[in-house]
Amino acid sequence: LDLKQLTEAEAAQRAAALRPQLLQWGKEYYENDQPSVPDAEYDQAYNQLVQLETAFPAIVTPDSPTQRVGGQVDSEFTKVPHPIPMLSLGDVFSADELNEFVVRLQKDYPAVQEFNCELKIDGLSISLRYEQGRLVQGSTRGNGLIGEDITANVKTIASIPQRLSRPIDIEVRGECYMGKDAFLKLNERRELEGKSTFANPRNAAAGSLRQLDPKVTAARHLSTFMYNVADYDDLETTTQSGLLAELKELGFSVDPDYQVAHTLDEINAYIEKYQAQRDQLSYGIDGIVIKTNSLALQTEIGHTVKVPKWAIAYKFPPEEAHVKIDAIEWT
Ligand SMILES: NC(=O)c1cnc(OC2CCCC2)nc1N
Repeated sequence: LDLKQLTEAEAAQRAAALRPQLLQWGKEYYENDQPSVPDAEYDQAYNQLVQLETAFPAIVTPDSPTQRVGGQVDSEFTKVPHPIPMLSLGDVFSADELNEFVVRLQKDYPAVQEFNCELKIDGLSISLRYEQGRLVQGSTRGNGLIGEDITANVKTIASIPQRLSRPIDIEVRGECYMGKDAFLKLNERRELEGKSTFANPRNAAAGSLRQLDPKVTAARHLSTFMYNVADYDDLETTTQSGLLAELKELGFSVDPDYQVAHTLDEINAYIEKYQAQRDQLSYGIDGIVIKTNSLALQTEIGHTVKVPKWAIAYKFPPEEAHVKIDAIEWT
């Protein structure tokens, strides 16, 4: 988008075309968790609109999506602040990019010698707060700083312990997801009821979790895998792999497929193993997460506003593409 070539009238025209599109996509995403376009496409269009309105302030309209502070978040849910932000993950899409990330990290921090490899569960992030070992609050990630209160809903999820094995104060974070079977059965039922079906398990999980009626959530067979804590001081362990073992001891559902790796070869072997097993897993994964195993080093390395600098997500090619390619080969 070359702003310098545009007149104000042309900019206004482009902005006027982008706004309804973004409002429609935003509605799909925020109100019924069924975005019809990937986040990247939404973000690109949104950023284009921001650029146009920044370059030509006179074209801004009050109803423009850029004028909603903090994005259109559900009005029905109570807001929950995350004093310790819920970070997302930086992505890489090739072995070379992954190699660059690991080599760069070890160049900047030679002490990084051990990694924890985890499956990247394709669900949505939640945070669970416990006081003296009892579940007091559940919330969504939201924008990382402010989420939605879904306490009543998380209480209906079987894999989430109402009471921990130790009476501690702790805030645990992880992924809420819908298994492939539960997803297929839900869509079959919705078809029979003449309702719209969910495009994928992640949308189904998000739509089921952000229900105002907990009874609806209860009927959706949601699952969880927990993988992080807001404050490491709550635990004895000094490593990410140890953290997962401790979360399991506390009573949480933890994905057992994690593995410590010491070299890029071991990381790549883990990736190949689970890229091959992906279709056999009972839940959707969209990649692999590689983390610095030492919690002390994670703290030292730190994070940007949005993502940790001590972890990376290696993303698989989208499953749909995978299926289509097979179909083409067979036709
Ligand atoms: N989808 C996943 O399975 C997943 C997501 N996130 C993380 O780690 C967070 C913890 C701090 C920043 C990233 N781990 C995972 N396994």
